[in-house]
Amino acid sequence: MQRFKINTSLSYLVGVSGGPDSMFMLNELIKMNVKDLVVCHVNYKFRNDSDNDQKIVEKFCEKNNLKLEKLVIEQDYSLLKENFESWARKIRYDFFVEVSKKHNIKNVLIAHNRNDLVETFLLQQERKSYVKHYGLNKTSMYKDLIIVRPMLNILKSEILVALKEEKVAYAVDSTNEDIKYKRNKIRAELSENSFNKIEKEINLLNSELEKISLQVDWYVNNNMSADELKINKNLQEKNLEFIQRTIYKWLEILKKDFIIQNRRNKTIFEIAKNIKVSEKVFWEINIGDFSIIKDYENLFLIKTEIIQPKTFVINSKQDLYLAEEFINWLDLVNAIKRNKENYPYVITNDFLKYKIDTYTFGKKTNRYLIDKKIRYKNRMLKAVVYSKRAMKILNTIK
Ligand SMILES: Nc1ncnc2c1ncn2[C@@H]1O[C@H](COP(=O)(O)OP(=O)(O)OP(=O)(O)O)[C@@H](O)[C@H]1O
Repeated sequence: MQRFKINTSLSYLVGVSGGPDSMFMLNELIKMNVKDLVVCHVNYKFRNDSDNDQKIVEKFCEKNNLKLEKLVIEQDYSLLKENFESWARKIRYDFFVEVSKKHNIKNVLIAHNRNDLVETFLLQQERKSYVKHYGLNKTSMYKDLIIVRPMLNILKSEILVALKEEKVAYAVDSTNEDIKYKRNKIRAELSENSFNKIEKEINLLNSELEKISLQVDWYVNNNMSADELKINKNLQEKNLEFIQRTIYKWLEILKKDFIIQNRRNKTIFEIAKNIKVSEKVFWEINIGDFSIIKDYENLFLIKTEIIQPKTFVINSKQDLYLAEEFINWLDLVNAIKRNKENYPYVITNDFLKYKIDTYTFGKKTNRYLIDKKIRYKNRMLKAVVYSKRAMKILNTIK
């Protein structure tokens, strides 16, 4: 009896921890005569009994003449700053990527089962986390790797029965019993009898999500130019959930979604709320090394260090090189020449300060910037030059 479906003529990496799910999967794959399998095992040495898990996998592979790739981690876990599970996942998937390159195999099989799917959904509900898909996806990508979960229709109870019947050895994860982990608490309180009902709810939510995603894609595709996202009334009238998804999609296209992935939802919520309610033409939210900036009707993303305010006092020609980093440096030098080189001058992009201190075409610079609707991106990336005595800006700010 074939318990799950896969294309048996393809080659696969198989993630095998030695636990019941992955040992069951491996055993089934052998019965199905899959063309080419490379077993991948990571020994985290996190638990005292982890060498035992490795031995179970080694033994099985030896007996069935399977290729095995192992990664043994030597790490002082007391120094680990992140949550172990998400750290371990990254190590594991990066290892799969490495093995995938070595063997030229694109697909990796992961042994998540039906219970995992339901539990994941309940966890998502509890954490109110931002999700792209409720429950678990049959396939997803990690870098260039295709992650396949062929066992999402199989109950844990079926797996345990089959392992016993077929006398397959597996490791028991001691931390699974520990209800201080949220997932284990959910697991302990969950009955497989409720799965049908929960799965109906998951399907309903996923189909709603698909509709929203289509609208979000449409919005982003039609309102993005040169890496910037236009914010229009249409978007501001949507609910916060829609706006958050729009930001996420935009960052995903820029390949910068990692900046919010490991953050609390607070950041993306704050951005969405600003978009919806703030009437300011300019605001800035810092996330790690980046800043998201609202600039009139546009949002742009930039490395914070690039827009740091910088001010140079230029006492003589020799000091001009100091300001070379500004993209309008030549303009600045020409403006000084036109002014007959009456040093000292100030070159700065610190617009919050110079707009108050200086004059442009006889107006307070602040007035000029507002009247001409000078973009904040230009204020931050380009500099102005003014004579220290006259406090008049000499170049044209565009
Ligand atoms: N140490 C390991 N070595 C190899 N594969 C593993 C290892 N741990 C887990 N896997 C693979 O990942 C599957 C899911 O494992 P588990 O439920 O522990 O991880 P998760 O963190 O919930 O899932 P995911 O890795 O998808 O985020 C396992 O069934 C197995 O296929």
